[in-house]
Amino acid sequence: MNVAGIPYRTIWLDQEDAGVVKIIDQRYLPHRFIVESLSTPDQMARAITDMHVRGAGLIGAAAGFGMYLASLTADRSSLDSFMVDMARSAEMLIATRPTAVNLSWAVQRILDGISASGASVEDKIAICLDSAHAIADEDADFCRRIGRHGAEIITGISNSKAGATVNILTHCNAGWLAFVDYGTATSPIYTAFGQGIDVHVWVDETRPRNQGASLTAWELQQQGIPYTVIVDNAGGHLMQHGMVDLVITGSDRTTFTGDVANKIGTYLKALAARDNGIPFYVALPSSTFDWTVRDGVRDIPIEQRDGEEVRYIEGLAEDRLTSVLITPQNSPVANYAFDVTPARLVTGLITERGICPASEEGTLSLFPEHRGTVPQP
Ligand SMILES: CSC[C@@H](O)[C@@H](O)C(=O)COP(=O)(O)O
Repeated sequence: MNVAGIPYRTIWLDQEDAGVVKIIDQRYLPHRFIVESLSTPDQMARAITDMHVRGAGLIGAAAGFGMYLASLTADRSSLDSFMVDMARSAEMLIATRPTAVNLSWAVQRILDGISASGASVEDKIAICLDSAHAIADEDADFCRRIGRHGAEIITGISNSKAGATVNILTHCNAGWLAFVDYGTATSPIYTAFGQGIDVHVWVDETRPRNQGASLTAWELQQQGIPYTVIVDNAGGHLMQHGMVDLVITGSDRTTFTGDVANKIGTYLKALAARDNGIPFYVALPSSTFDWTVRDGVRDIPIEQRDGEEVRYIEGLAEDRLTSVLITPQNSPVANYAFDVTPARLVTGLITERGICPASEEGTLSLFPEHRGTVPQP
């Protein structure tokens, strides 16, 4: 997407130095636009853990490039020692964040690639780079397709309102900053807006890290899309008063049965949407499906992050990025980063292949290659 008229992806290989991966350091947005250079797998792991890069699709792509950086620094004395180092880096990268399945999916894809082929260390390094690029390109392409499919839902609502503004509520940031390009929840909005549909977005601020207030709001502002930031608890009130036509969120892991893990608070929005008869869609690329988990509430691991994210709130004060304590000193806090919305509350899943019901039959009808391998009840 464009930033001040210049096209950017969220991650890319430095054109002058093939040993350097560039990222937009999202900790500084919306106040500063800072590009960071990474040249080791440890730096990439730190960038994922500390959320310089975040969002399910982007941390998958980042893990892919992290594996490429690992291949450059791995022991080259023999194929065996190279693979031992690669397995160690894979483990380190996968451990950075547990809920988004895209991360382990990307790492495993690269490990499988270099296990299956590459006669020399140089061949295997080339496979790592090609795979990292393929994961990133595929992510951007799938998000673009999600936009096309999801825009049909927005167009349908616009038609039913005789062209009046379609009000869409979203939670956290499932925009292009959470992916390589376009995003998932925002991609249909970008497409519909580009087609001339009158849209307005309610942006949940999304405590504790406020990815809605800082990142989604910034993205929408850059693209000129009308939006309003709301506190996390406002959505139910807006829904009761007919001010929300549609909810679209992203996902960090979706079971093949349609349960959706996403940023903490998503479940409450889905409950409010159901109570008010408002469609609740989840947009995700196929890399976000977990084809091994049947019961998301029981079996999806939920990341718990540092309590300082709850105790403090970050922002700009007198042109300086500042962190402010909002609880009593050392207050006990809990920081669950994600929750799971059961399939029964999800109207549909918007994927790169189209829209399906959030159910085992729905996902398997769009992705029939997984029939026969998913666990039985
Ligand atoms: C990538 S879209 C789905 C999610 O990743 C997004 O909504 C979200 O929860 C991001 O979480 P984050 O903790 O910022 O990585």
